[in-house]
Amino acid sequence: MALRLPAAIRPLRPLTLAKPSAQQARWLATPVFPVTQNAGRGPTAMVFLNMGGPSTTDEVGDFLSRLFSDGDLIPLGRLQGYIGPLLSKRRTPKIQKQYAAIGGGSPIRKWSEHQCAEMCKILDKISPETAPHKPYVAFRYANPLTEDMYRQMLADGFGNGRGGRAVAFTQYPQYSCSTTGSSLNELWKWRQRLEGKAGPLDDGKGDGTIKWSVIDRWPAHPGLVEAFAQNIEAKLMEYPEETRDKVVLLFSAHSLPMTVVNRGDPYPAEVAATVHAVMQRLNNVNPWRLCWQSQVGPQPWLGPQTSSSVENFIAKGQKDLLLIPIAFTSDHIETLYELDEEVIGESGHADTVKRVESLNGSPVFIQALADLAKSHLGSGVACSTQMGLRCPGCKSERCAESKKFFASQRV
Ligand SMILES: C=CC1=C(C)c2cc3[nH]c(cc4nc(cc5[nH]c(cc1n2)c(C)c5CCC(=O)O)C(CCC(=O)O)=C4C)c(C)c3C=C
Ligand code: FES
Ligand SMILES: [Fe+2]
Repeated sequence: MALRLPAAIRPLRPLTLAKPSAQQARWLATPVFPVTQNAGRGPTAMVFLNMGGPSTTDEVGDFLSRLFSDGDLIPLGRLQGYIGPLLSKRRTPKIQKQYAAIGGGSPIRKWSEHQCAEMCKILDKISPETAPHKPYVAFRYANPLTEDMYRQMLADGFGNGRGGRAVAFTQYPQYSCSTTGSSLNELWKWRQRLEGKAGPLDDGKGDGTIKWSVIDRWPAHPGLVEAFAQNIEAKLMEYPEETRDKVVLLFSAHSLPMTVVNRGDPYPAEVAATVHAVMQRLNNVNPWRLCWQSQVGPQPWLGPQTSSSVENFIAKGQKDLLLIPIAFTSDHIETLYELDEEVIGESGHADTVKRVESLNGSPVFIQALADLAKSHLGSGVACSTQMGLRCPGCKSERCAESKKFFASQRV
């Protein structure tokens, strides 16, 4: 006797699909949204972190006011709210003149948006399993601010119980608690406010649903080193062949107050790591020194200063000097004004003291960003081991909490 199965578990007749019409076939062949195309783990938000800069001279006041209010950069304790605005107000006219002299504003927004968008296009090809990659820029002191970026991500469908993966990708190759550390503390703050248990967008299901991971430092990444080396080689070609190998390479990085260095900040060692890797790639042909620029205020800063190093070398008879900005990936007042206008302009030897181009739109650099991001996305790692360790002299609760959060993410 044939066994009669209940309707619910009776095997279904195999489905035979009708052949699609020509119009349906065209529609099926058209990529709608890459998420459905590759059935991978995307979309992935790629968030570039940086300090930002004022796009116009009118934005300088707000930029400096946010910068001087940042206790991770300029710790003024309980007086931060009073002294910060006073210092920024006093400094605004001077800095406005500098931005006016470099074309009326900082090019950092233009470069960051370009670099991030181009990197995402490459990532869609080389990392289809995490595609589509959506570019975001989050600045610490200028538009687009971290808060605006986070709200945009939520509006775009990340979080709000829907999850999604986001990578915070610092655009400072070398880690300092005053730069990348500050940006991560800010990101963590807005994550708590917007997505955390008490946040207005909390869905009651848990403590935020976006999975964050961090590319927190990349001082000796081969692609970064290659991009720097190619720009240096291009500039060296402008010197006559007989003197080219004797040009002194002066790597220049933004300085740090000695209080920050002595707290145990990783930045000086990481800048040195970049310089060594670049010199190795250049076969150590030219003599070189690392010096530090852009000191602000009366307290002691890490030296030697870039400007006095140039003066002293010239006084010793060394005129062929090549300045290499090594701790920032696009142009800013420190390159366009301080180095070009002040250091080189006032050296009296603008014909032989030159500056290497910033990385800006370098395709080698953008490819390096994509390679770095691809390795990170496939690594299953939330952040570097170094990120979990606080500076020996750190007393900041913000650092403790934000590091704990990022290091505990499971991706
Ligand atoms: C790797 C880069 C930078 C480090 C490290 C850094 C540390 C640091 N900076 C200040 C104070 C100021 N920095 C200012 C501007 C500024 N800083 C950097 C980079 C680093 N800073 C850049 C690229 C810029 C210019 C931005 C642009 O042009 O787009 C300013 C404002 C300008 C001024 O008033 O001179 C201040 C102030 C401290 C105290 C610090 C370490 C603790
Ligand atoms: S200051 Fe470096 S970890 Fe807090
Ligand atoms: Fe600075």
